[in-house]
Amino acid sequence: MEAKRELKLDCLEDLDGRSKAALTAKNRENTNTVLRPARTWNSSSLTQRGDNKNQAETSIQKTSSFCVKTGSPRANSIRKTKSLSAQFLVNIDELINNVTGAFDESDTLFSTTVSNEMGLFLLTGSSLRPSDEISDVMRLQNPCHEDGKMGKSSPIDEEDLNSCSWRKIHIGPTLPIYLNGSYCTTYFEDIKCKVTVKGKKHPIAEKSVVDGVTGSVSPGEVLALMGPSGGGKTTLLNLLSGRVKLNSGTITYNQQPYNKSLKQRIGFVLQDDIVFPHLTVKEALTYRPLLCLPNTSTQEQQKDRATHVITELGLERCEDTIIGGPFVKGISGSERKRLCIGNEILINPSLLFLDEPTSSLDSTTALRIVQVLHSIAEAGKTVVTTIHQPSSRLFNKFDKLILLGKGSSLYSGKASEAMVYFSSIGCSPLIAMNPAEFLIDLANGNMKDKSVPSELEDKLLAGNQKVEARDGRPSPVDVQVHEYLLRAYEARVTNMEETKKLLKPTLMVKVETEMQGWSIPREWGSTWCEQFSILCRRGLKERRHEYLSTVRVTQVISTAIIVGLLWWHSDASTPKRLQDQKGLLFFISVFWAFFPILTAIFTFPQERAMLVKESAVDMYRLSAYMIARNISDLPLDLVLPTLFLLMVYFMTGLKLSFTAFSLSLLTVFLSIVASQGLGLAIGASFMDVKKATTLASIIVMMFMLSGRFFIQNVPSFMSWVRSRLGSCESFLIKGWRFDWSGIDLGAILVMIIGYRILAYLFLRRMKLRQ
Ligand SMILES: Nc1ncnc2c1ncn2[C@@H]1O[C@H](COP(=O)(O)OP(=O)(O)OP(=O)(O)O)[C@@H](O)[C@H]1O
Repeated sequence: MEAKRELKLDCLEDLDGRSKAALTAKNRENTNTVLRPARTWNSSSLTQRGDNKNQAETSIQKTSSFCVKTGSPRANSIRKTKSLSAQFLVNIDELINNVTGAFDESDTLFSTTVSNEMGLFLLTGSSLRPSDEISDVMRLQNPCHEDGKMGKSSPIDEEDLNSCSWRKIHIGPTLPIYLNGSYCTTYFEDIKCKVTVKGKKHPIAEKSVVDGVTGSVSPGEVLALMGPSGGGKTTLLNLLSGRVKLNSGTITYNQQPYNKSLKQRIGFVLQDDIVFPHLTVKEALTYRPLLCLPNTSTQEQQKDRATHVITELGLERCEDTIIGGPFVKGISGSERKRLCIGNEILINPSLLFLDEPTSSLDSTTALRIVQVLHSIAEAGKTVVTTIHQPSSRLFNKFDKLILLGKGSSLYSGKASEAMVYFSSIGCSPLIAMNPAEFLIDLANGNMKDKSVPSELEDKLLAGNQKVEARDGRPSPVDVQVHEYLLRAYEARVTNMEETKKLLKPTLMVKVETEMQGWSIPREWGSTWCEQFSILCRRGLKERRHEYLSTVRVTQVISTAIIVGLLWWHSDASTPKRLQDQKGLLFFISVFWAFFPILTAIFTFPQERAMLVKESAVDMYRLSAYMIARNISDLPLDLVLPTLFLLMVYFMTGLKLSFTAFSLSLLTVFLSIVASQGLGLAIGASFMDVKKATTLASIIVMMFMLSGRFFIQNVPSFMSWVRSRLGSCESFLIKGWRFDWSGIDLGAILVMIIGYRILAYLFLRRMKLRQ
């Protein structure tokens, strides 16, 4: 049926030089609406002074127009001619929202091809799906691709994706989360984050890392945080995900502030994500759902889910390969990134945050990763990702964009409109350029090969400053450019009141219906016993390689051989020989005290990152982790000492009786477990390997010296320090009676449990939420 809609597009120009375009629609039913070029408007004309004399005088005529056609060609056009020096600003959001209101989305055709190279903006054809937002339809195909071609994004995208093995992600439904950022308007306050830095001149100075950022992202959307290095992307991501506390401003998730029940609905993929290097891909992906998913699903279902995600992410080929790390060769970088994303998908988060998921990947692989993110968003999740410098193909895949420069927002809105916005404030590329590169240049204050708004140019000329790129250091030009972009953005935002009014009710309606069941109290995915059992199994698998590594086994066996040979068939027949045997027993007890302390010290500092990450999403209780960590280590702790003692005991000719051997093994074993507890407590108290090692060496030395081997007559004021461990050796020597008292046993048991309780308390005190 032919359209009966009548759209009016009026252009109003106020005295500020701002234009407002208003569209009104009549007869919204059964309408075919086409927006296509009809009239020409000259938006900019400027003189560019550049180093290149051929470009010294560049006159850019930007021509853009659109008319709205409804059924029979009937259109009004927008016309705007303005010198850039007067900051021509098209309020894109207002325009789009008015258009959104005007169109019946069910059968609207909207044309959007934009050409920018010659300053020509054209809007031509792509069809609107019923559910498409007008903004999606208006997605401006990148005007200046890397290859310099104009128009719709390359079909290579599709080819690439078709050629790759993965399919669309099928993820279960979750509660949709609408994330509202804030800005200093009536709705929102500024998001601000300051850090304290120690400088030479000013001992403690405050540095603003994120300053007044606004934005919103909804389920189904992918929001990209872009900006130069140090621009504040990661900090903003951490703020949005609740991992870092705000200094001021508000962030609401479905109109509610961050709360504990949100933790389990948020997935976070770090830039260098932490994974257990000795687990295989399949093992890593199996433990996560077992720990996190609710008890309502069976273990089989959870395992199936892991298998499913492996298939979806194209990880089948490496599912039995160990992940690897700096010293262990494992899966590739891309596989690792996909594994980390899969790890988060498995718990079916409503909100997924990713810190530079495409860094150090080639453009095709990066595109695949972004396609995966799109699939996740299409499944109703909200995806927020930082991205450093995406290719133009990648850039076109994002729904929303926040461009950060020195922590401030220079653009926030639909990614497809970023180029139009910057063009509207007088900043356009003068040569074919990847839009992401262009935006990063702007955020860095680099105006080379870009048109300079006359207002900015005047300022630069007044300050006798040339527009040229500086390497790294902020120059006066960078500062001026940053200031200009900041003010232009603020001016844009203050003009967005209408847009916000349009957006707010939509969110409110959705939120009201979805919020039922939102504030469910925190629930653990699995019971304490299940957590304990899963963590035990995971710990055993992860650490068996470390405990039974060739280096360790070689170290223990060679020490045993050396000791065995030195004390070969020793006896206690004379006082001198007895002294030798005492020396042997002293060495065994010191060796098996030092060794476990020094290895246990590394445990928590090394696992801290993983512990923080997993605690941040309440994956398990700390008590379950702590007990599992100790219990799963026990069998591994027994292997090497048993081997050592078997060799040394018989080589050195100690008392040949089963009881004596068993008791000596028990003594060594208890001493190892107690020493480990001490190491764990020291490690947990400092969380710093250097400091912990220093303290450990002092404590071990104290125990060693007080062990009655080196000194028998300790001054009375130091007698408290004397360890009773030194008395434990007598049962091992032929002819000596077993003199272990209950106090000795009690003391060692107190140490075993006490040190561990201390370690647990230190861990609890540690800030697991960054
Ligand atoms: N805790 C902190 N203490 C001191 N400075 C900090 C702290 N956190 C962030 N910064 C500083 O804030 C700025 C922004 O850091 P952030 O990591 O957010 O940047 P980024 O955009 O993610 O950078 P990159 O792309 O290089 O990862 C940097 O200059 C950084 O040095």
